[in-house]
Amino acid sequence: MLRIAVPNKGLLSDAATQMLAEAGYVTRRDAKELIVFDPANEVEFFYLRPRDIATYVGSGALDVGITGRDLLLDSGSSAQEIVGLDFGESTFRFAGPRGRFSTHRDLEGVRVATSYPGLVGSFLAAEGVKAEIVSLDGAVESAVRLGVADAVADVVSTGTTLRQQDLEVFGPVILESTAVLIGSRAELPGLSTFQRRIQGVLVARQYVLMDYDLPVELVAEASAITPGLESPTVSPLRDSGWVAVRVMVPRIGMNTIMDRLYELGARAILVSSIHAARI
Ligand SMILES: Nc1ncnc2c1ncn2[C@@H]1O[C@H](COP(=O)(O)OP(=O)(O)OP(=O)(O)O)[C@@H](O)[C@H]1O
Ligand SMILES: O=P(O)(O)OC[C@H]1O[C@H](OP(=O)(O)OP(=O)(O)O)[C@H](O)[C@@H]1O
Ligand SMILES: [Mg+2]
Repeated sequence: MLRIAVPNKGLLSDAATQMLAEAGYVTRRDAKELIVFDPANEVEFFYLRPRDIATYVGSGALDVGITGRDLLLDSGSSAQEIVGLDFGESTFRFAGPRGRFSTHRDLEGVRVATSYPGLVGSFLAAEGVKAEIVSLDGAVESAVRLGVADAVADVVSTGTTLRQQDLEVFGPVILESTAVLIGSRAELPGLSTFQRRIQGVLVARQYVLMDYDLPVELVAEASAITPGLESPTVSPLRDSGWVAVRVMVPRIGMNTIMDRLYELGARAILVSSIHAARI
């Protein structure tokens, strides 16, 4: 029985639950449910705070989990990233009053507020910058105005929160984060099936199925435009001068691919969504 940690609240929670549902697993019926048993798939889901998930997985109490890369690194847990999940993207940055700081080296000797003290501490240590870290639970952007810190280090998404507090980012990007699947031990019963299912959801979201008809002499040129994952399926049509091609293409850029195929001579170019996949 694979034991899986899932965010119970916050930004990653809905997207993680949605991904599990698309992978064919039982998900919780209401937000108060903390443990969900899925006997048919031989997995058990533990809905936990995203910040705690790396700790549970790193300690071996749970086998795998979904959390943010920033939360994993901040925790100092020994859990390892298995695969990025394409949601919960954010950037982790330093910010301070306009014009006050230009590089992270200017943080020497000043107070930096953050709710990610592990992540910020190891970044500054690696850079040889000695700053005082002020550890807060959230809303860290207010720390400068309220005088408990000179700068902040926090998740930046749209930048609205920083602008509202008259703060600007400075210094290097500390981390590009995304939701990740994490694990501790390499070989576990059921882990490869779970990973394949998650991978299947990612593929179904990232790729579409493209069908088109093509004069037979253009197959090589069209295959260069749509090489597919292994190789395109090319089937004969009743008119022997034409073939039908079926191939997976990345969802992003599919319209450019359709334009190029049409210009090459392909016709009846159709795109369909993939509902599920095992690659
Ligand atoms: N706009 C955003 N604000 C905060 N976190 C974000 C944002 N976009 C993506 N994330 C990611 O979501 C994760 C944080 O989720 P979490 O639920 O802990 O945050 P939260 O909503 O701030 O929760 P809380 O404030 O209750 O601690 C991190 O991995 C973070 O990178
Ligand atoms: O760049 P933005 O789009 O403005 O988003 C970033 C802000 O959103 C998050 O705060 P959240 O709402 O999670 O509150 P918190 O600070 O209490 O965690 C994050 O901690 C930043 O404060
Ligand atoms: Mg937050």
